[in-house]
Amino acid sequence: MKYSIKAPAKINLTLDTLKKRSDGYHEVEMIMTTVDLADRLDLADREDGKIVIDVSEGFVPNDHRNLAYQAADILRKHCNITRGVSIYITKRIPVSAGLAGGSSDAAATLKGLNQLWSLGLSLDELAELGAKIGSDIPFCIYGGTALATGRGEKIEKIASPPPCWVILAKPPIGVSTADIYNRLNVDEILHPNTSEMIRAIENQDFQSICAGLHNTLESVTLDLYPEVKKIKEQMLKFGADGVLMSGSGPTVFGLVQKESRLNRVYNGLKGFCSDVYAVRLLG
Ligand SMILES: C[C@@](CO)(OP(=O)(O)O)[C@H](O)COP(=O)(O)OP(=O)(O)OC[C@H]1O[C@@H](n2ccc(N)nc2=O)[C@H](O)[C@@H]1O
Ligand SMILES: Nc1ncnc2c1ncn2[C@@H]1O[C@H](COP(=O)(O)OP(=O)(O)O)[C@@H](O)[C@H]1O
Repeated sequence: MKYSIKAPAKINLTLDTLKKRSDGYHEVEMIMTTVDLADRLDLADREDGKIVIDVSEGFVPNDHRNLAYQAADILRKHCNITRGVSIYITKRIPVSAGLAGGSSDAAATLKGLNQLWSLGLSLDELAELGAKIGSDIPFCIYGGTALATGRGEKIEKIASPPPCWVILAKPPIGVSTADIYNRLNVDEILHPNTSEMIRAIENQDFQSICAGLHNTLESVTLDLYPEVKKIKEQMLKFGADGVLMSGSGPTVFGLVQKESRLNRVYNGLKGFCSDVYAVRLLG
């Protein structure tokens, strides 16, 4: 038996850090939404009981370090499954980019195997399992647009933003999420207004959504990597309506409402950044 499933990327419209917790994680409040840049996972049953991962990008680990492996492993243990699975991952989402590519692969593995093996688990149960592997996985289980709290694993669905284009630009550097959180001084940050952003989304008020974009990790990554700041400046110069770094970075996204402006922003960025994508919000 085989099953194929897409694993979409996310962006953070807001990312607030409230405090550092005693368990080493940070208490956060984030508004996240999915975009139509996706990896593809092809799952196939194996009789030999092994979990075998193969990835289109050779530098992504294909052993127990792969989040899709960990997802298959935890699901098998939870449901006492002895069958194995082959998982082929076609990567399209840039890696270590702040777009939750690995987390989305793990979420797609949990959802896909739930179907392939007819396990009948609810999304809430899959999200609870996913949270044991990584903070972003529960959001990736539900997709859409949501407010994420706790360390990011508590998910509350909210309205979808109005349709718009999203330009993603990633400089050729990878960022470690743990490193960026470690460098953050929580006493010195400017906070986004999360409830105002939720209101702007509910009112489908595109201008206020753009004005409210804010990420407390952005200044940390921008200080370390000035090229990220340059991409932000260029995106605004070429006419994006609102611009922000996603997650811990280094990918910068620009929201563009008018299709007529899309090409200008896309081509402008392509001039000095090789990894540029023009996608739609899925939220
Ligand atoms: C920053 C965000 C924003 O969406 O995304 P990315 O930049 O990774 O895409 C997330 O909070 C990332 O979530 P995720 O990538 O699942 O992180 P985890 O594996 O749970 O944690 C990796 C490390 O980041 C730090 N961490 C993570 C989440 C959190 N709320 N506080 C933290 O301090 C911890 O040091 C942890 O050991
Ligand atoms: N399926 C996967 N796809 C991409 N990266 C993965 C995967 N599984 C594990 N990783 C590892 O997870 C780390 C973060 O990857 P990724 O999820 O792309 O970044 P981010 O959390 O910034 O969105 C990388 O070091 C990568 O080697």
